[in-house]
Amino acid sequence: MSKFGTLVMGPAGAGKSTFCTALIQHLQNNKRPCYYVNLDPAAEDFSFAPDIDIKDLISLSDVMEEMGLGPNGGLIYCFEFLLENLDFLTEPLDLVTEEYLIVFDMPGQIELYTHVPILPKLVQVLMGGSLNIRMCAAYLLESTFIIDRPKFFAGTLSAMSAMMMLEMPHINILSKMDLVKGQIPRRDLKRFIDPDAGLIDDDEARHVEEEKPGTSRNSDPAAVENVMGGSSFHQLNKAVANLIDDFSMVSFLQLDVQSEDSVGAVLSYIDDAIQYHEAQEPREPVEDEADARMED
Ligand SMILES: Nc1nc2c(ncn2[C@@H]2O[C@H](COP(=O)(O)OP(=O)(O)OP(=O)(O)O)[C@@H](O)[C@H]2O)c(=O)[nH]1
Ligand SMILES: [Mg+2]
Repeated sequence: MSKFGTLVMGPAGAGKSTFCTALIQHLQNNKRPCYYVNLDPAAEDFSFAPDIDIKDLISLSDVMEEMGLGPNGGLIYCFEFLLENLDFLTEPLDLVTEEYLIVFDMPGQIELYTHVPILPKLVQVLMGGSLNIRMCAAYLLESTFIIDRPKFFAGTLSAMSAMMMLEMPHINILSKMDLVKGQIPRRDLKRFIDPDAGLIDDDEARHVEEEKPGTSRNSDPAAVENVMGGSSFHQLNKAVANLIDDFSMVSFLQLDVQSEDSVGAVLSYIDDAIQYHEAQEPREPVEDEADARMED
């Protein structure tokens, strides 16, 4: 028997928990069972009560208080503790059947997705061994990042970092599309959906136009010697953007959580990546109440 799940990841405040709520609601509306796992040891309020909540094992506030750690060190401690107590996760998940989509809501600390090898270990446990969950990572990046192009490419790099570290089916999502729709022409938006390195050149041209004499970031010669600035930054940004563009490594789906269609479209990519529908047994139609009455 297979199991199916999605790991909802991304930077702090990207809209992960809101997406999980919208996804669960959408699954319920479509009569699909869902199993909700909260792995954020700092999360407090939930629209749907989690079936598994890491806070029942360990909470970030307790760790910070008792161990004297800060929020980031505390989070790493919580995940190390989870890895030492995997039964907490594996025992209930073992009972979940193949009709369910298991939704994992992750914390937003970026170090989890960049350089700490905790997530790959967790993913190995979930996808391998007896659990054998078919998983798709859903990496959210806030769409407002597109206003600041170097920041957008930096965010795209963080998505790539997660992709490379986890080596699992992966979709990238631009969340909170309601905040940018109407603010940016559709043609321009396309250049962010499939990131186009030319965005950096256009951005540089815009900066040059806006920069008034004497206000240049390079106008202080001492600063130029010590700090990387102006054209050096541009070259670096351009090289990174070209790398992403040339290898077509990242593209984004658009998400507007208020729209049922938008959530449904993202879900269809997740289903496709984990081959959810292929594994489902044909279901008998539920007996119509009216038919049942007629037979009486
Ligand atoms: N306008 C708009 N706001 C959103 C959307 N999704 C989330 N938000 C808001 O963004 C904030 C953060 O949303 P969360 O869902 O808590 O984000 P998160 O990624 O789970 O945050 P952390 O778990 O703290 O990393 C909240 O104030 C949400 O109301 C969206 O699609 N549109
Ligand atoms: Mg959250």
